Amino acid sequence: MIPELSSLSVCMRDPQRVEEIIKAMQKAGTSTIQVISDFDMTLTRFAYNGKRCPPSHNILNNSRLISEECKAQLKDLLNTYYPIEIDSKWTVEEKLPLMVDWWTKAHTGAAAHQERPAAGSLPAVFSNYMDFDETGVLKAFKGELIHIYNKREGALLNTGHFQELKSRHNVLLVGDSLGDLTMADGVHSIEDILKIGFLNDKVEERKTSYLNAYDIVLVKDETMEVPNALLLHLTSVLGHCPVEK
Ligand SMILES: Nc1ccn([C@@H]2O[C@H](COP(=O)(O)O)[C@@H](O)[C@H]2O)c(=O)n1
Repeated sequence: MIPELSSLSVCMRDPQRVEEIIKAMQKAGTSTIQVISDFDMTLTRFAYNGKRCPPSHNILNNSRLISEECKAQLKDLLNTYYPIEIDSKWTVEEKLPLMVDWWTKAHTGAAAHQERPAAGSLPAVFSNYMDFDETGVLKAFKGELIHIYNKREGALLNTGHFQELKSRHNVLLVGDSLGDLTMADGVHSIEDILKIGFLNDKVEERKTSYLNAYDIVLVKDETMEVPNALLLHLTSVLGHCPVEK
């Protein structure tokens, strides 16, 4: 058994199906597995000791490189658009143009208001890329805009990367929004996929849709204990251990 799957934060619509996927992935072996993970509120925490942690864009809010005006603007944008992002009464189609507006305004604002040179960019593999001038000042964001609902396009733009991983046809996908479910769309002939979703906010309102979409839902679980335990289990050569719930 994987003890972490008995944790109170773990919810599964179909534990037996989860067990079957895990068995099949473990049998196929470590060399067939790839992990595809979102960054904000997935690899990073949504909250710590009850206090909301900033997503990457709002890290700028704690930076001395950005003007107070820009910080206020980023905060306003978050207060305006985040409630829409997590409102289950809106459809993805209705939210999508507003999410594009949010990301675009934040990127334009950050580039227009940077006061001093910055040392680097936000860490990510497929991400929004910043373009700095020769003195290190952010000029603009470049390349295709990646936002919460176009991860599929992001994945498909990076087919070269997935080509390199073409023998890894079993996927452990980790995300925190329903938009993250399309992150594996560029993977060649997926055999099995185990989807783990962090449900951080508006839990009661969104639980059913998360349970229908993700195999394992981690409710207000601010740790990587479950994904790490699963990965360890999937890549262990010690033989199969059944999942219990
Ligand atoms: N200007 C912005 C844009 C997005 N956010 C938040 O960041 C999160 C990023 O989510 P990913 O799934 O793409 O990692 C998103 O959920 C927004 O809440 C922001 O704060 N400011």
